[in-house]
Amino acid sequence: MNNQLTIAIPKGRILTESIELFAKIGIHLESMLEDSRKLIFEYPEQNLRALIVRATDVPTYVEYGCADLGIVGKDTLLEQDKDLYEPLDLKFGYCRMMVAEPVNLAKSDDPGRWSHIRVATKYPHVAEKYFASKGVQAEIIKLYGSIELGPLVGLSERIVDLVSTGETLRQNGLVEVETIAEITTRLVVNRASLKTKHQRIRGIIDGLEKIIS
Ligand SMILES: Nc1ncnc2c1ncn2[C@@H]1O[C@H](COP(=O)(O)OP(=O)(O)OP(=O)(O)O)[C@@H](O)[C@H]1O
Ligand SMILES: O=P(O)(O)OC[C@H]1O[C@H](OP(=O)(O)OP(=O)(O)O)[C@H](O)[C@@H]1O
Repeated sequence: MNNQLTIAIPKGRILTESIELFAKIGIHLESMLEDSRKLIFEYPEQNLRALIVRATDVPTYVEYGCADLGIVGKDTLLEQDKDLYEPLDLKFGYCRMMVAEPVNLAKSDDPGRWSHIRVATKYPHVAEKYFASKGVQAEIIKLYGSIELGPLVGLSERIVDLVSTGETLRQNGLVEVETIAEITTRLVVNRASLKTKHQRIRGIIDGLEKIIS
């Protein structure tokens, strides 16, 4: 039984695709999609269990070894910079991390001339690093959601946020001005588990790699 695997799966928008992907390599976690308040799903016949966690908490469970494997967005990995093995780009959950600002400001704005700016974001570390690399002094204001509201109420001139369809920006009179990173979902692995459960984890990585390539 000590070869049992624990997988951390994020609730939210990448839940269903994660479960569909695992099903393709014979790991069946479909009962996680049933309406339930359960947080641990046991699959003794598959010698594994799955935890349902907040997307932003996946790296923590994997880093501490509470989960051997996790599924998580690259945005979260960039922000948290945890010591995890990241063997695979799962090629779904595609979006972009962008700097955006109001249409009117963009008309006369030149990102090459930014010196002191104020930015609202859910990704303060990524934003800080990005602006520092451009030599721009940025005051970063951390928000937890509805980031697009920031410039509309004068909290900040600009935001750093994820853009997928662009609909949220459009409906709020904002436009993209710079791309920070292309984002997809990743498989992450606890470094100790990679050694102690090597064969099983390698089998999963290889299986997933074949499916997505
Ligand atoms: N349009 C999008 N907006 C946000 N995330 C997206 C989008 N498209 C794909 N993603 C990916 O989905 C992941 C999970 O997003 P989701 O909205 O479910 O959780 P979250 O609200 O960011 O996390 P938490 O609830 O832990 O704060 C993101 O980290 C990102 O990698
Ligand atoms: O380009 P779009 O397809 O419109 O998607 C982008 C929006 O989706 C995310 O927000 P989410 O729905 O996760 O809500 P949040 O504001 O609570 O983060 C993201 O933060 C943007 O606001």
